[in-house]
Amino acid sequence: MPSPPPTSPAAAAAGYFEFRSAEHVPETHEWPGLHDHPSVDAVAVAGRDDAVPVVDLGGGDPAAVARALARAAEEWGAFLLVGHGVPAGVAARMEEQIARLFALPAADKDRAGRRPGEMNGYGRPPYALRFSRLMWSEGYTFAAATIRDEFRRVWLDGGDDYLRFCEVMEEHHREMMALGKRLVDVFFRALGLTDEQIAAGETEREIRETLTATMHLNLYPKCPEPERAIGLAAHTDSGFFTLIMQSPVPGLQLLRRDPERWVTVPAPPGAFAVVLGDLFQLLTNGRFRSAFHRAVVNGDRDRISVPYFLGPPGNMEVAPLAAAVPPGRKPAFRPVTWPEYMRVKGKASGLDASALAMLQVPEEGGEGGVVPPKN
Ligand SMILES: C=C1C[C@]23C[C@@]1(O)CC[C@H]2[C@@]12CCC[C@@](C)(C(=O)O1)[C@H]2[C@@H]3C(=O)O
Ligand SMILES: O=C(O)CCC(=O)C(=O)O
Ligand SMILES: [Fe+2]
Repeated sequence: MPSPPPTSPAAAAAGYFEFRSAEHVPETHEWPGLHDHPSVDAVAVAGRDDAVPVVDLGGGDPAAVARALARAAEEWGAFLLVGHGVPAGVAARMEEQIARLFALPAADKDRAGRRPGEMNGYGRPPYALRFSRLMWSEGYTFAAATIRDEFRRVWLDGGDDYLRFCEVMEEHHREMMALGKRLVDVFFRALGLTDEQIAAGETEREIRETLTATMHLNLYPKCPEPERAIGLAAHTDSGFFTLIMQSPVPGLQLLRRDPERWVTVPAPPGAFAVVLGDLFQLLTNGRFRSAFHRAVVNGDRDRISVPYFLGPPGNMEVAPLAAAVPPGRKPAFRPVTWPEYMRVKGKASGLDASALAMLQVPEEGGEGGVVPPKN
């Protein structure tokens, strides 16, 4: 079946076409193997707990919150975050502005098309280049620190539409950065650090205070044949952790094992999904794990998601925290910067090997064994 024609040169380079007029999923966007593992709802049934953990930051006993977080981070590498105090209006304003951005004429989005080797811009996320098939989504990536410069590429006149868009993105950035910093301390507590150790620890302070943020806007248009297409193919995020704002339309799925199945994360209004990344697994010496996840599409409704990727600055060497390494043992991973990790991950995907496993330091007289099997 022929694909509908791309709407512009950058759209063609990005692999996009006019989703709105598609009556079928064309071959270019059809993914084999999507149903190799069943998709299940997030519920606990006899003998199997598929209920995605919920962490409530609001007002409970801090030790109990830290315990809930530790369990979620160890067993799932992901959870739903509630009681975070971010006003509901932020998500509503984000949805409105993102829908407006993606509804702009292709020529406006074209100007911001991501060029090869660049991180920022409109287009396919970096890992998409590994696949021969295209995903059922439009995306826009930008460093949260450069919102005003970035979006002058789209709105050349810098007028009211541009200003309103930037204000809303900046509001989200402020809220997410403050929440991310709070959450970092709860993660430290979940690792067993006391409040005094968290306050006095130089590495802990550096991690919290130098956090960098990248935002990625995803639009998953409703799809005429949702079971044949994928919104975002399965992957792990590479940074520390990702705060995901999502429309009240489920789509995010987490891979669970024994038996392998995709658990659909609920999307209650106001909750953020949190997904741990590879560098957090390394930082916690393998105790907290990154989550293999994907986004499926919906037959009736568009879905928007905004992952807010938190990680170290590019020049920071990330190494296992002393608090996470058992007494008398050596760290399980060698130190690595985020850009270096991305290069290792790029090579590892070519070799069909796990990037984290390539950074593992073999235990004296043992084999390590903190990296789960490659997905
Ligand atoms: C900070 C980043 C995380 C990310 C790579 C990026 O530089 C910007 C886009 C992010 C994203 C979004 C879609 C999935 C993903 C794997 C990708 O290719 O681009 C993630 C990257 C990541 O977490 O490694
Ligand atoms: O859409 C989602 O819920 C997940 C998005 C995601 O995983 C990503 O952009 O890295
Ligand atoms: Fe992701």
